[in-house]
Amino acid sequence: NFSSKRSPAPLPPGPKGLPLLANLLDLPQKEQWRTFTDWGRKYGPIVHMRALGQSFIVLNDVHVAGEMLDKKSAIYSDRPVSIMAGELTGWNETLGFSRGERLKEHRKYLHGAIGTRSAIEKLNGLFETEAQAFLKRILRKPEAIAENIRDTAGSVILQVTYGYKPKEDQDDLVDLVELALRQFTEVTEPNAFLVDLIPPLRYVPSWFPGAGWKKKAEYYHATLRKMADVPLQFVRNQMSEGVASPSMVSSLLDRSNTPEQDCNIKWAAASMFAGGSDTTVSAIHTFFLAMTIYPDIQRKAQAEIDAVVGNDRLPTFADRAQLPYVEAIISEILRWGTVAPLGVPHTLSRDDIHNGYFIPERAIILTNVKGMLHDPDAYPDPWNFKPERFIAAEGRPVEQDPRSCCFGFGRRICPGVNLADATIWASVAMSLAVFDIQRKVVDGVEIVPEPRYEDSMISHPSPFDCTIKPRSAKAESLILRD
Ligand code: HEM
Repeated sequence: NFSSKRSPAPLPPGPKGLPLLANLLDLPQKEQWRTFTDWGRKYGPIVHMRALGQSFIVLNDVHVAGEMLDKKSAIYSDRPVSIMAGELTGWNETLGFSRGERLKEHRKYLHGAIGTRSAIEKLNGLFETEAQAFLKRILRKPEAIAENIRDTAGSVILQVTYGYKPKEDQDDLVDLVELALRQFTEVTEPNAFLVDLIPPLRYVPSWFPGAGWKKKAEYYHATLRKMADVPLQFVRNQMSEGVASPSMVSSLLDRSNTPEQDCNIKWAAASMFAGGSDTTVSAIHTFFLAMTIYPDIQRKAQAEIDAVVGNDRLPTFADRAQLPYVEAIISEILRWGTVAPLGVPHTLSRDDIHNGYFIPERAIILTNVKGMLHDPDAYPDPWNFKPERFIAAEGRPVEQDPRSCCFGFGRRICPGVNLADATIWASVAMSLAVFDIQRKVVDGVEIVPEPRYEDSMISHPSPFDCTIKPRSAKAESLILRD
């Protein structure tokens, strides 16, 4: 909180709202990015709003977001206090919520494991093997795309982090981490829990009538602790038997670690799955949606792969540089499908003045990433899936790489960018090489799915129908080859 006397400059413009509840009633409940885009048109790229004494800053322009969150990242990289998800459910322990020294320590561990090109290149074989396992899963159960994508992304992350290879059909650890993530999604829904708006409610005991949310928090906290403890114990057991596969955790666990370091390793590792599974899943799911809606784009990509790779083998990372159209499809997936429509909120650790506006300390900064990536000035015809945007052609500039905002900003930028990129590339290139993704036909009529997305922090395509078949008998034999 601050008084207007203290403000050395005016607050950015924004909706006025009612005097007593301030802007609480203006705070949209659904698809917030749409309202934020409207505010951007009305008030400009930096919008201020106040609800129950809390300042919110909404950024609608990628350049302005970069000027603030990247260039001044020393002050714009803190996270807002989160009571339900962070404090009561325990997610404060994970990297995404960490602050200060612990944040540095966590990021250092992830950087070592997945942050550099050489670390990722060492894992290329794993990505290729897992992508082929993905093809097998789809061949076996083409109707279960979402589940197959989820199993694949989960398997990649658990192997990289813990050297743990999940069992094919049902795996207790995968079930556990996915349960924790579903609970996380629930507690981070916009305004899901009143306690985040009225913090003193946190002191209400859980037996108190109406305090069911508190029991829920205790139960979810227990799930989260298990999600961090169980795989760590797995690695310790493997190490003591001398059979541990190389992984982020096995390379960090060391007898000379302090208990605090061990605790940081445990939570940094748990953050890998938390940050990396749902996001990658959404992007790969968008690929199947886009290919169902846009068959011509699919054929063009397949022609590129056939010309470079031929039909006698699957594509590998060694082919990547020769496949620019596939590359453009990946950029377009990240733009059109916007995995995290509002990114992850930042807050600033001290007052700032930006472009003549006062930005108060602890204001919650929301980046309207979906709006930025569908701005018709930056991306003409923004709702159409057009990989060509990212390919140089005469008379038309290449449009801005969506990675300028879709992985976040400044010191908080996604530490999993390279892992995400490799997992998505392998799934996309290999699927295009061997499958035709087609529209479902009902009574002789092709059903074209609507590109609709679920409304949550990590946004997934809503369920849609498609048919997936091997392109040829030869393609099928490539999928099944050991
Ligand atoms: C398409 C895939 C992905 C997208 C779109 C994505 C996007 C993001 C975004 C927007 C943020 C917030 C950045 C900010 O606050 O400015 C973030 C943070 C994070 N991501 Fe990703 N991510 C993806 C994949 C991954 C993967 C594969 C991993 C790890 C294995 C990962 C781990 C994390 C972690 C741990 C954070 C928290 C960082 C922090 O708070 O300092 N992400 N990601």
